[in-house]
Amino acid sequence: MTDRLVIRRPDDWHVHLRDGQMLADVVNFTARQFGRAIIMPNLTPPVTTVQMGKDYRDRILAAVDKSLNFQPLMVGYLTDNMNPDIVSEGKDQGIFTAFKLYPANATTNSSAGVTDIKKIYPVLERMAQCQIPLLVHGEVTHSDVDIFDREARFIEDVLGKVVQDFPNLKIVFEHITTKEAVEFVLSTGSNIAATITPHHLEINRNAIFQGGIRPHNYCLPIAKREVHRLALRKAATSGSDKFFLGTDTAPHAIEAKESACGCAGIFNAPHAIESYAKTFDEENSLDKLEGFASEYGPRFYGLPLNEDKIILERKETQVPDSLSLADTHIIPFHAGKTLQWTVSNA
Ligand SMILES: NC(=O)N[C@@H](CC(=O)O)C(=O)O
Ligand SMILES: [Zn+2]
Ligand SMILES: [Zn+2]
Repeated sequence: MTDRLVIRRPDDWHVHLRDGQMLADVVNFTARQFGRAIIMPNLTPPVTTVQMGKDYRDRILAAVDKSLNFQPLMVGYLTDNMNPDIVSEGKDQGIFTAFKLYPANATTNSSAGVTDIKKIYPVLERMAQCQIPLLVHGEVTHSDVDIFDREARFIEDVLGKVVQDFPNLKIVFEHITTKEAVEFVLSTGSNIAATITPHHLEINRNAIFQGGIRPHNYCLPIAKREVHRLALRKAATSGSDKFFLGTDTAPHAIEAKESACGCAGIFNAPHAIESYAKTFDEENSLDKLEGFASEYGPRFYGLPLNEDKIILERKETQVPDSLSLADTHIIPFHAGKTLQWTVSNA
């Protein structure tokens, strides 16, 4: 049995840091564990210009604990009428690492998102030329499509076509939740990859309704049936470089979650690595954790691997029931539970 693991410092390829006080409250949970993170642009207003990306990066860096060496990688938010020049400028100025497709109204702060994929074809063309990745929240939004089918339908209706029409475009299918998504990613070329969250590896849809409604297990894409969770676990721990770490840590204040219309999002940043270690341990695949957490992501993005290391030990970590922030509380993933792994710096 492995009780101690030293791995390259991981990166988080899907993070919501928010802004203002919330940013200051949450950023160091991510910066403490990860070397770099892909910063999602779904602020109000969204990050749609190079200047906004630069300013947001400055605000993040100002909020990071000075003892930490953390690099935020910025993402532009695609809208129906975005000028393709923003792609080239954002890349040339070293501001944007990727651009994000939110289908309009698919998730938190996506109302300014894309209403029809054809509207951004000129932008996708430019992205393919510039070799800058497209990150995708992959769900259709029509009210006649069941919420549990929205990811699979997105592959059929949108993503399959985009992959065909832009064969050289790098695409990350974010936070995948279905066996259909796993199969799709495996069936495509090396320019298509996916991120997998710790929570989708751990919960199925029962967790949202266990003995009553559980708003802290509600996120988008919504957790699916057990068969899908098992497919995700197999993909993540398989050693395939098409699947890598992206927590989708998505903090919302407790009052925004415990509400008549509660927000989607799970705050998993405080113990993200310990959470992934739990899954890889249960799947007898701890030897595959470093590839998933620290190697496949940077290779896909064409970035160097981190040089420094972290240590994971089989030692209990107590997750608090709730975290006090400046103005509110937040309930973390695994609240009140004990995890069997503890992370520290090498
Ligand atoms: N995952 C979520 O449930 N919520 C995210 C948005 C997203 O990643 O879709 C958020 O910004 O709160
Ligand atoms: Zn999303
Ligand atoms: Zn997200």
